[in-house]
Amino acid sequence: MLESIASGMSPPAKGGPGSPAETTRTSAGNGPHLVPSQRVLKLWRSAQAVCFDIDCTVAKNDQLDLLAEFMGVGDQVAAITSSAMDGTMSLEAALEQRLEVINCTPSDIQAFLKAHPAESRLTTGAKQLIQQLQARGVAVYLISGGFRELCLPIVRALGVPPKNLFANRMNFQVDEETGEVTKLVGFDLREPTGHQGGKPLAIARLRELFPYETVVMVGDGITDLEAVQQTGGADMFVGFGGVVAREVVMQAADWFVTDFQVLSEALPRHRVAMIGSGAWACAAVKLIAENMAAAEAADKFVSEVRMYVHEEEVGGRKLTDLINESHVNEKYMPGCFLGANVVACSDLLEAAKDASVLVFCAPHQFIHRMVKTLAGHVSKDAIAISLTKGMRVRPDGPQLISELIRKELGLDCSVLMGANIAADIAKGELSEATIGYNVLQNAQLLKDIFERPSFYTTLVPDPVGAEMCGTLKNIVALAAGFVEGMGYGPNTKAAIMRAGLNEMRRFAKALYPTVRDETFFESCGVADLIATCYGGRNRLVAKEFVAAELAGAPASFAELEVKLLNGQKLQGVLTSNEVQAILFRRNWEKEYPLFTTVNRIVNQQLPASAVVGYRDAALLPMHSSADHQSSDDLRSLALASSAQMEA
Ligand SMILES: NC(=O)C1=CN([C@@H]2O[C@H](COP(=O)(O)OP(=O)(O)OC[C@H]3O[C@@H](n4cnc5c(N)ncnc54)[C@H](O)[C@@H]3O)[C@@H](O)[C@H]2O)C=CC1
Ligand SMILES: O=C(CO)COP(=O)(O)O
Repeated sequence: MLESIASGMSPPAKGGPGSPAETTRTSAGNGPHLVPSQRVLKLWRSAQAVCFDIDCTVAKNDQLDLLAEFMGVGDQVAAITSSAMDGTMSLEAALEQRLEVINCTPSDIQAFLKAHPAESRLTTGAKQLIQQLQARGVAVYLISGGFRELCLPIVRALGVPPKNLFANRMNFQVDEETGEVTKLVGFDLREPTGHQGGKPLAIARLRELFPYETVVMVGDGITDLEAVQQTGGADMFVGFGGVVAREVVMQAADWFVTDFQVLSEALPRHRVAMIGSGAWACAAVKLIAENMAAAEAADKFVSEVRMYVHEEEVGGRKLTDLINESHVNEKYMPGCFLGANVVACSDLLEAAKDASVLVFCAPHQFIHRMVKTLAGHVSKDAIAISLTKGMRVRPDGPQLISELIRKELGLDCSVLMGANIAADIAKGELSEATIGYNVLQNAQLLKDIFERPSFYTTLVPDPVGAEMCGTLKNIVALAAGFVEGMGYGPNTKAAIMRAGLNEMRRFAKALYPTVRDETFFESCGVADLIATCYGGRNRLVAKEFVAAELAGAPASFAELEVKLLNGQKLQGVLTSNEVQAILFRRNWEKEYPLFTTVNRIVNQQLPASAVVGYRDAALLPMHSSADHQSSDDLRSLALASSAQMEA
């Protein structure tokens, strides 16, 4: 037997959790409201649950009338139905009388269902609208004064789980001698839908189970209208007149439509903006653009993806013009087709205009200025996700980039971190990422935006842990580069990576005790550490740093970044200085010997060879000679690196 959500539940306590406002709201009146007000449109767009009537709403007939016709008693039953829908006869009485006239057996019902397949009974546009709502995470229910026996095939054809159906059940009499079902003897009065006020009661039961803030009822009849007229019911009523337009319903509905397409078109579509245009921003926008351009995304997403590009000249031309002509960013990701639907904008506000999803993917030192520019110009309903690996150090302590975005823009900000070497993703090689989220519904939307056949995403409810992994692994990548530059083999590199992972985990948990150990086993943790220590830019530049030192022509990281990376930015050196400022202030330097040693090498206080002796190197007293900075100098250096971000 199918289990209904309706079964086994008691009526909701008034004003209990999840129940709507105490006051009974009457529906709009003074209709017909063929054009929705702003309030109604907002409710429709923010609905967390939508309940549809079946007969003459998602189905183009009254199912019992159709069965009556099939049984040869159509006219008699239609007259009773009409009285019920116009409110001139009680629902219970109308149901009783109709069943009495129809007087069918289960085998008559089987024959009826065969003669009238569910698909043939659906109203045009109902299935598409329901699919659209479900794709957005809106819960869809069917609440019918009709019978499960007739409605279930319709429910299945619409793609709604049978447990989301509220409807009546027929009672059949069984011959006690033969065990045969003989005749129909009424219906199960325990179902809420068998009574006047049954629809608001069904909705109240749902609200008791799930904390829906906004519930919308869509239907053609008086019993549907009741859904907004009783305490505990729906917040809004959409009258549907595509099959039968009833005067009372038309006048009282908050919004009256005769075509489901009107409701479909009124659902907002998400617009995604990419804030950044470097190597990873290009590879990531390609993934996004492919998803946005897919035919099946059209109901939910705007195809165009605007990308903020920090303007510069390339070969005497503006980079934005070049990208908009060829859809390739030849400077930061040569040869990679971003997508015909990607539009490069040099104006940050233009790029973010009307966006409901903001993807931040710029080097971390530039994010502060970007969010300051965006503040007050993004919708409060938008959500953000950060792909940026890095952190800030404020006078009052550390601040993650996602925290910065959340604080300045007031948006929920998830993170996407993982073993994601941009150039390999641009080539379509398989890669994985972790989406660290605060709000599951937002993360599910983000998964739809990023997930591709060659790009797997996993949702993890530890955004801070994921972001700390992505940030801190860049320090370990520098150490891996030093090891490679010194000519050591895999054992040494593995030893350094293990020590690095250990310090990453301890440091992340010391700063943010909610960080989970298991996050370090996701793509954002150990996998990213491996990828970056073998194939990343931090590793590469650190290796060249050692080569220059060994060749007797030392070069700073800043010089090597310019020489080797063609405008791309390293995050590891800034991050090392930022983390060191925290270690210094908290007197933790000796507890994180690898981080501390890397920082001393980066700042040319120790030779790169010290990386393999990191346990002792971190214990060495700091010199204050011209060559080696004092602890105070080191602290100023870290703070200066943070100050760069303010510039
Ligand atoms: N490249 C990669 O493989 C990966 C990078 N990441 C992270 O993604 C973030 C962004 O990195 P990429 O996209 O690779 O960038 P990138 O390092 O390739 O490029 C630098 C970007 O910064 C822009 N830029 C330069 N000066 C600027 C300014 N004053 N204001 C604003 N933008 C400016 C440049 O136009 C360019 O778009 C970083 O935090 C990085 O750690 C994460 C995973 C992989
Ligand atoms: O984060 C990265 C891969 O996941 C890339 O690291 P690099 O910035 O060192 O190239």
